[in-house]
Amino acid sequence: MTVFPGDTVFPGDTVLDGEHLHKRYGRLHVLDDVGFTAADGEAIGIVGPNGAGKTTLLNVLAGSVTPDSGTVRLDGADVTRSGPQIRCRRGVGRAHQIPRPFGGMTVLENVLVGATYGAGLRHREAHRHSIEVLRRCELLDLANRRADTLGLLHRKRLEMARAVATRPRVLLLDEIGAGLTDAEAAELVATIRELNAGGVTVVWIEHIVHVLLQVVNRLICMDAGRVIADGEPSAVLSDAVVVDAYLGKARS
Ligand SMILES: Nc1ncnc2c1ncn2[C@@H]1O[C@H](COP(=O)(O)OP(=O)(O)OP(=O)(O)O)[C@@H](O)[C@H]1O
Repeated sequence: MTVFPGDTVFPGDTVLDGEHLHKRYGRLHVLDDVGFTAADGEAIGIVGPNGAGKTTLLNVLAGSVTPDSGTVRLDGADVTRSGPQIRCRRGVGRAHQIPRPFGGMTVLENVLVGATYGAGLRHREAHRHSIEVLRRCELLDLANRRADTLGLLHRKRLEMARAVATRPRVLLLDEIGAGLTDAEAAELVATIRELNAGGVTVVWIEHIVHVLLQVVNRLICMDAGRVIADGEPSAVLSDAVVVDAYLGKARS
């Protein structure tokens, strides 16, 4: 199934899924038969110890890494071999763990790139949309600042704003809260909740579990390239296998 603008997508439909995903780097089996399903409107957290394969899974879902085998589907259509630009145009936005703004461009210009090349908007429409994204991501006051002069919170906000500007139906977030104070993380939480309430499916890797739990209604725990638990957050966090593999080593 391909979803076109104007099509009706019902909450609960599978929007992004992966099946039997494998990825090796040399002898390291980073994804070992991983399955993943995100339904429209869900907010899913991904946790797990360092090196569990979380970012690699996000890369495979975003299209920046091709799995050795397995299938990724967007709205039921096979996109396994489609690159990130194509997936972005079809509704998959992604914010990286280490923000990657165009440093020499202003905050507004950075967001305009997402609006133009990701969402496919032109001229005034791209500008109007970018201003709305900056407002939503609380960056409007900094619209004319060069991106390379921003502090960590604002760089993280800009990383997210650039993804939001592409008009994603699925937003993939990688440790967007890392390095922030609790108060700063709380501001990000408010923005992500608002996006999710507006219908954006959120998939969020985060080590700061208490922050993650303010947003997600489902939690996936990975360890050594496998999904070891997937379900309601409190059930996952009290799962003995998860406690053994992750929570003893969690950073917060
Ligand atoms: N391009 C690559 N080449 C070689 N090894 C890689 C590559 N990308 C990831 N790895 C390795 O794969 C393993 C999983 O990495 P990944 O970043 O997916 O884990 P993670 O669960 O996101 O970890 P963290 O919580 O530390 O970010 C790690 O051992 C990492 O060093």
